[in-house]
Amino acid sequence: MQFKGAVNFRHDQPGKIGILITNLGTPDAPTPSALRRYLGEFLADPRVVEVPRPIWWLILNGIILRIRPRRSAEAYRKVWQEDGSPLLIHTVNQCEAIRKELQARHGKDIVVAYAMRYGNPGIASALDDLQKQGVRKLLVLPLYPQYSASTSASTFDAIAADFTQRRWLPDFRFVSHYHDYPPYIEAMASHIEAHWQAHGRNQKLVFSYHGVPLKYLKRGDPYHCECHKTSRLLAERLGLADGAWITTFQSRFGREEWLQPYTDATLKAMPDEGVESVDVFCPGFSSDCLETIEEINEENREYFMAAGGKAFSYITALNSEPGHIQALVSLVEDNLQGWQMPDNQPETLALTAERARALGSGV
Ligand SMILES: C=CC1=C(C)c2cc3[nH]c(cc4nc(cc5[nH]c(cc1n2)c(C)c5CCC(=O)O)C(CCC(=O)O)=C4C)c(C)c3C=C
Ligand SMILES: [Fe+2]
Ligand SMILES: [Fe+2]
Repeated sequence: MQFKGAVNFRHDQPGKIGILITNLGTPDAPTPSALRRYLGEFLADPRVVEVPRPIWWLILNGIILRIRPRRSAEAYRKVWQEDGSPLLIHTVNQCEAIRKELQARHGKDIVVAYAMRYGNPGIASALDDLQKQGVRKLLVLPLYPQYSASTSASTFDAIAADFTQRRWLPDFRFVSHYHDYPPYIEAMASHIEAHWQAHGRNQKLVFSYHGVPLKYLKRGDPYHCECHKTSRLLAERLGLADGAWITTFQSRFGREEWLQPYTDATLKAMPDEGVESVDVFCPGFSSDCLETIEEINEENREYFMAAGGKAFSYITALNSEPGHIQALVSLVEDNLQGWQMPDNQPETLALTAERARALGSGV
């Protein structure tokens, strides 16, 4: 076994700090074949679907990958932009804005890159690139505010799997969640208030989060609790009365029970219960993507209006807005505590001559 290594590394260069921002990933194109590749990788992850492997392999390859890619490609076509998938575009923009701010504060030797857990650009190629740039201290920030084994732990697995192939591991830190981080709560609250200023305010505010199977909560996943805590902190910060807001879960997949209440069923029932106008915000999505643009702002809007609703206002994700970027930069800085910034680092020992001697050659 040959481990991956930087063969011609230099001992006398101070290591850089690398920040790797990750998100879920998205297909390369809104086509059935690209969806088959993307869903094939995503849904084969045992962190995402906790069904015994041989049974799941048969269901995934025999049924799901024959039907779902075509249906999902249609949905992706509705949200696809000239430069590609919204999730990827927002992640690139967030990465650039975070890099700009961090380099302005700490100098050019802080390296910021992005990667997707599934699809492209992948985690292995981003880590190769960071290693080539001399990163010796690595902070990974998955853009999942609430921890779930299906997202945060899956990202950790991918990093750890890559590390098993590498010779020289960096110092390593991992942000597993930030669901109650005050600057993140503040950024969302200010964003919602700005939306109300511009578009007016409706009767009820729905906080809709991506769901997970109920059995994950029963097996000890803290995701459900973290979503509720984010909502409570937001409601407190916004001064909302009980009954003026609700937490719901969207994006159900398959037949088993997922976290309740479901966003679609809740919105369908609201007009009969006297709620005729809603604002909907998705605090778990750091970027707008298929699940917010198509599922919430199109599909669920239609359900609500068809059930007798009079007004449905979707509040966009934080995307690259300055308050979000400032919150993420603070989160990164808090997690870098104790690591010397590259511009403050003493030179490492100049071992070049000794290394040359050990190799039995000139420098
Ligand atoms: C099969 C089970 C799924 C689990 C569990 C799950 C958890 C989960 N997902 C997100 C965030 C996103 N999911 C997105 C798309 C998406 N999710 C699933 C399935 C599960 N997700 C599927 C099959 C898909 C693909 C679309 C489809 O075919 O319906 C996205 C959007 C990606 C994009 O390209 O825009 C995001 C983001 C979280 C946060 C989460 C658990 C907490
Ligand atoms: Fe999902
Ligand atoms: Fe969906």
